Amino acid sequence: MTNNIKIAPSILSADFAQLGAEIARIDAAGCDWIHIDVMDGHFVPNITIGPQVVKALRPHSEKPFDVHLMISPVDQYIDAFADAGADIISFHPEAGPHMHRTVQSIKARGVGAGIVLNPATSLSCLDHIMGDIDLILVMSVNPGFGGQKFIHSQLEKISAIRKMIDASGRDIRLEVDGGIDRATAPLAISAGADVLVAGTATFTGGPDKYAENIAALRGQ
Ligand SMILES: O=C(CO)[C@@H](O)[C@H](O)COP(=O)(O)O
Ligand SMILES: [Fe+2]
Repeated sequence: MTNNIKIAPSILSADFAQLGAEIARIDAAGCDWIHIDVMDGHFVPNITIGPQVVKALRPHSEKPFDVHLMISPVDQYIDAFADAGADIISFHPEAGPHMHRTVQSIKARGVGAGIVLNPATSLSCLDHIMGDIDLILVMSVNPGFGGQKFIHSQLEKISAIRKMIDASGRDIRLEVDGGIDRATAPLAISAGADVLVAGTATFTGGPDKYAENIAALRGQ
């Protein structure tokens, strides 16, 4: 039996020389979503992939593409990522001046909209947007790189957001991203997370281990 926890491997830790095959492998290994980290070398100190690569990857899995934008500005790229096949697009409030407008642009494309909170970002930015969003993503590392250590102070933030979501009565997913492994996954779940992003912990050990790694993160 599966629980309600969704596992979203971050392809940042996949073999970039064979990304399509890697996506097919994590799909077959039982992941729920596919987390795609988009970095621009400006909002964060790393550069990854753009909408053309997302489009090329789309035929390799039918599972939801969970696109995490670490770019600034954001608005002029929403259509390109929606066209490329994103199912959820999340962005950081610090990346642009009009958070509500960006959410509306994402929703207008029939795509789920998510807000990403950096470790030091205040919860107050969620106050007037809870009625419009589908997902809140808590960064448990500073954005930019895979393989960093989980920042434990974020557990308190996850618990506070869980209360806000339950009080809202809306169906908002609470995702945690960064340093999730077999030790930290249960902590994030206990605090109220229901989607776990995991790059290093999914891809460690090579393709033969993907299914075991994903099941372990789910707590099975
Ligand atoms: O958004 C990011 C980093 O900015 C993440 O999605 C990481 O790629 C997760 O990697 P691990 O910490 O699981 O290795
Ligand atoms: Fe991410």
